[in-house]
Amino acid sequence: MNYTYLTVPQGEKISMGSDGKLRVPANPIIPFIEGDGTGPDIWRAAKRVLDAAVARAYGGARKISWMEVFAGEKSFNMFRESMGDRAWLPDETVDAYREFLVGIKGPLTTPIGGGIRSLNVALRQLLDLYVCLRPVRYFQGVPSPVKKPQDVDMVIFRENTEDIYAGIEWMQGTTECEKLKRFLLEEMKVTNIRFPGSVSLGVKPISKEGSQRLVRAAIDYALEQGRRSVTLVHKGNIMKYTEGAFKEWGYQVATEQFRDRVVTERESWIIANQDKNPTMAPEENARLIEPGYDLMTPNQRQRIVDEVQAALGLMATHGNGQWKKLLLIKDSIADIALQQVLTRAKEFDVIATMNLEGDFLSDALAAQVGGIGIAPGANINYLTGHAIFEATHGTAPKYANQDKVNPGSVILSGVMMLEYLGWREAADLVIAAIDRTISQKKVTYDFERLMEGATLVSCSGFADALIGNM
Ligand SMILES: NC(=O)C1=CN([C@@H]2O[C@H](COP(=O)(O)OP(=O)(O)OC[C@H]3O[C@@H](n4cnc5c(N)ncnc54)[C@H](OP(=O)(O)O)[C@@H]3O)[C@@H](O)[C@H]2O)C=CC1
Ligand SMILES: O=C(O)CCC(=O)C(=O)O
Ligand SMILES: [Mg+2]
Repeated sequence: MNYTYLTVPQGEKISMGSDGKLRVPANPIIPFIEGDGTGPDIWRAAKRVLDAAVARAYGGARKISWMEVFAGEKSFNMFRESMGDRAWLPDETVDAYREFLVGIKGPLTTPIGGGIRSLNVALRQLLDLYVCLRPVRYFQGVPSPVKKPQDVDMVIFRENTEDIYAGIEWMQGTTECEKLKRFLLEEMKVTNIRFPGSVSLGVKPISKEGSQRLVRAAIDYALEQGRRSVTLVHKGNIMKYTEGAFKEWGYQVATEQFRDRVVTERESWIIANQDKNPTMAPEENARLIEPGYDLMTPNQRQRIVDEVQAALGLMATHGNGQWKKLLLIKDSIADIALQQVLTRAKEFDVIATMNLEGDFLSDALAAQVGGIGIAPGANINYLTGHAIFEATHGTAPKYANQDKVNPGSVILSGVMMLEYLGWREAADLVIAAIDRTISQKKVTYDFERLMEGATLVSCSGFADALIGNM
């Protein structure tokens, strides 16, 4: 592809093989966006660390060819005259991520209320990067507000293209909002819009395809990585046909596509009861798994008995304790999940959830292991191979250009990228250097303010320390 505004460096393209595996040359071209606010500081630091790790690991036999692409404030300032509002996210930037398959980015500002819609979300949607993958693990020595941060070892699979996060909404008083409101009130006979005279409206799209490809990716990952469980987090008691459907569709994927390798939590109870007492009648088993069983109508009771009988059909493959070795699929309502990831961290492993809840969970869980300064992430389409790696946090604008903030999140996002490329040796070097540097208590302001006897280093100073420790 010919670019007008971008310069393609020497190097080769990463591609997707017909076997569904990435083909990674020794000098891949990797597009990057510097980012707004603190983006330039953390990106500069991260690039140095990643380059040093690759050089150290492969002695020059492999090298990343970085290609700068533009979005956000820098891009708008550079291209507004020729592109107008398109300068916020030029087409060529999206084209480059599409062509070169794997990229990385710094954070981009999204104004609140009016103004442009999120460029971060736009990139995910335009490239259909349907998984937002955010692993949350503890590094020994990092200050944390909880007693046992080492119990947190979770991986969030957040649906990345749907939900109210997609931004389908209309401002109160606009023609569009009035039109939708009239449709809801007059044609759909909606009666529970509390203040129809002054309401703004938004739409929450949650589809079967979107939910199932996300849950499938989470289960694939959990099986590959030998994880113990996948928890579907939802608010399906209240939003029955969106979040409730997400849960149902998730269980459907698990039980229809991974039958021999998974057990649902309720199946595990039924099978464990039967393992304990092989002559137990289905009604008795139903009574044990459903506390309100005796108060139910006959039809409701029959449904539970049917569920028990279906699970008993798995005894040959799952009975006799075999289920304990399988991947456990369970679900949790979002409000209690937010409490229990804190109070019972060990019970959570892989988490699959929708866009908004995944957003909230990512920042909350990051806090448990020391904060947003070391919270990495990736946006991935596992089918096409397209991926853009980025930190969980935003632009932290009050610290812009102070060489101050923790570059850990974008460095660890880079580590995820190296792992995605199969450059494990370089990834491991960075992780080992982070472990060593934190154990030496050389840390940026966010950790230093909570640590006894720490040495405060700048953003670039932390990168120097990591490189020195490789
Ligand atoms: N993917 C993306 O590009 C994202 C973009 N954003 C956008 O970023 C902008 C700012 O968002 P905001 O809500 O303030 O959230 P931010 O994540 O940018 O910052 C909130 C606070 O988190 C801490 N923090 C953030 N980054 C770091 C870091 N690298 N090292 C140490 N501490 C850090 C700081 O805490 P303290 O004050 O305690 O030092 C900071 O004030 C918004 O426009 C938002 O839309 C937000 C999230 C993701
Ligand atoms: O796009 C934004 O500005 C915010 C995105 C965000 O918070 C996230 O994806 O975690
Ligand atoms: Mg967020």
